[in-house]
Amino acid sequence: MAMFTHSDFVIETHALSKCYGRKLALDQLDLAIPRGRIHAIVGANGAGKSTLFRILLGFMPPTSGQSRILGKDSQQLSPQDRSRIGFVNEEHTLPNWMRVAQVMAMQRHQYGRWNQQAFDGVIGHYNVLPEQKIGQLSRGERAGFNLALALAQGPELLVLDEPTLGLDVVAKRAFLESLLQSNAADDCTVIYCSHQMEEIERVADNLIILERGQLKHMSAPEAFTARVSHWVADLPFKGPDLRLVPGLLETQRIDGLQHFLVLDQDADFEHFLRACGARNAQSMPVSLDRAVNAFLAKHHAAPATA
Ligand SMILES: Nc1ncnc2c1ncn2[C@@H]1O[C@H](COP(=O)(O)OP(=O)(O)OP(=O)(O)O)[C@@H](O)[C@H]1O
Repeated sequence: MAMFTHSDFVIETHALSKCYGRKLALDQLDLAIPRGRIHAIVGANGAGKSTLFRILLGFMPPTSGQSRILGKDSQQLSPQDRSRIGFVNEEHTLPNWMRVAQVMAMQRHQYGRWNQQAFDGVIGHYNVLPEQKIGQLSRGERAGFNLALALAQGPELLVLDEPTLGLDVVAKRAFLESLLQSNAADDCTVIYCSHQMEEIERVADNLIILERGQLKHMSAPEAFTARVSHWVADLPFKGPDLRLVPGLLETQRIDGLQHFLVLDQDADFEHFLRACGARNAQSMPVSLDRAVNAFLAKHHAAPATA
């Protein structure tokens, strides 16, 4: 992997906006994703993830702002630039009437860096026969076939739009395993969007949170989890006015104890709870799933400002 004189960022956007009529899907987005490793993009439904991918890959122009992928303007990608990028989306769009062997032969012919071993390694996890038509494959088999094609391309960058949607547990595991192997072996940067936090926890090195077309957070997943803490308090009385609870994401009363999920609070939060009348208070770790979902839900519920 020498020879690269271009930017160390595989993705760069500057003030990138996209409006669909009155709908603002990307809002002045500034995002820079460094080369290497596995990056997960998360966000509520409609946060702009697929829109971002469509613009990055040059399928659609932005309303304003710029986006670059592998150092090239997204709107001016040459066939050679495209051959350096693998893309797998949930729609798994391939011609239904073609046979597996025919699609594979076509791709092998098209990509100079075709890696048959990578293809065989992934497709071996699925019960796909060369003579089967694409239209006959199950959803999971199609996802596996698409990933096999994308990895065999030997891409520098692999972009995955919810690729494991609808896969069974075994197929999902096989899919993630293939991803990890290719990322480790070929130094391929992977950008992955998903709603499945347990997957992200397993494979992602970097967590990117999008909300209403804006970047809200980017760090290692553990660093995000560390921003959220779960406090349990024994509050015999009514407890604090919720509007006054610092960093509140979520609260619940369970079995007479009040639970708080809070953002960016340190040990002073215990003092706050005690000042509110808590007899006992204890903080506990949270999972990534819990932390991200509470963060997204909090803002999800907020009324739209646009
Ligand atoms: N072709 C379109 N025409 C009009 N509005 C659109 C179009 N495509 C997307 N949108 C709107 O733009 C916003 C962003 O959509 P996008 O598909 O990028 O979100 P997403 O983060 O991928 O969501 P999900 O997690 O549900 O797949 C949504 O509010 C959606 O309704």
